[in-house]
Amino acid sequence: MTNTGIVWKNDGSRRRRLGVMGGTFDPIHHGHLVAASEVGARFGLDEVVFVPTGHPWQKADREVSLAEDRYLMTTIATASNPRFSVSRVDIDRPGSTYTLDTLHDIRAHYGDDVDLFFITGADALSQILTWHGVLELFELAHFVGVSRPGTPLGDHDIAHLPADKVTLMEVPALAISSTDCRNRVQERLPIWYLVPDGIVQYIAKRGLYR
Ligand SMILES: Nc1ncnc2c1ncn2[C@@H]1O[C@H](COP(=O)(O)OP(=O)(O)OP(=O)(O)O)[C@@H](O)[C@H]1O
Ligand SMILES: O=C(O)c1ccc[n+]([C@@H]2O[C@H](COP(=O)([O-])O)[C@@H](O)[C@H]2O)c1
Repeated sequence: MTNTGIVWKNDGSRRRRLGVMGGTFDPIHHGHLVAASEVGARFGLDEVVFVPTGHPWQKADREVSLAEDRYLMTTIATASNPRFSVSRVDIDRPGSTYTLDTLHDIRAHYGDDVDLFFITGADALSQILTWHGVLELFELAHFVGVSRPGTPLGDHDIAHLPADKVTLMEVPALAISSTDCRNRVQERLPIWYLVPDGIVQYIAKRGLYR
């Protein structure tokens, strides 16, 4: 498989291409959705599966909303896109969430007949060497690091990663973070248009981030 190349099967059909967008999604915002959409278009992905984390061990020092709330928000935000879906693999697996397990579980669910593309922001990609079982990760998926305002990412930043397993991609810059959305709710500031409308309403209904 080349970076973006289509892989053809012996019967003339092409292998399915599946994006995997992992995140804490507390809450999901338009930065996540644009990243998934852009990578989907560039790599010709058949589907992007959003995978909310169960227990994000690198965020253990902060309070994270209930997994069911984050799962439901992710479902609401992605519902209108026929190529987006949501997986419970990370929230249903006990213990710390490792992408190694995510990719094994997704592979087990979708079968060997798909190529996996793990989508991450520049900030997350720059930390990937600290991830559990990082060397095996590159055998399981191609990693696509999207640009993110505030975290410049260039070729020299990924020089230590296997070149044929990582692609950097510029996406329209949306200076939105979940942290900022939570802070805005806390301060009674609007989050309209930073997150999908249904997420504004879900946060209000459940009284999140107050
Ligand atoms: N505005 C954005 N543009 C591009 N990528 C993003 C953006 N926001 C988040 N991402 C990427 O989406 C993935 C999931 O992000 P996550 O759920 O941690 O959101 P976050 O906004 O970074 O959250 P927090 O502010 O709580 O740390 C990560 O790989 C992250 O880098
Ligand atoms: O596998 C790991 O050790 C690991 C460490 C940190 C983050 N990740 C994954 O990176 C994705 C984005 O994480 P986060 O914490 O920025 O929401 C999410 O799918 C996490 O499970 C994975």
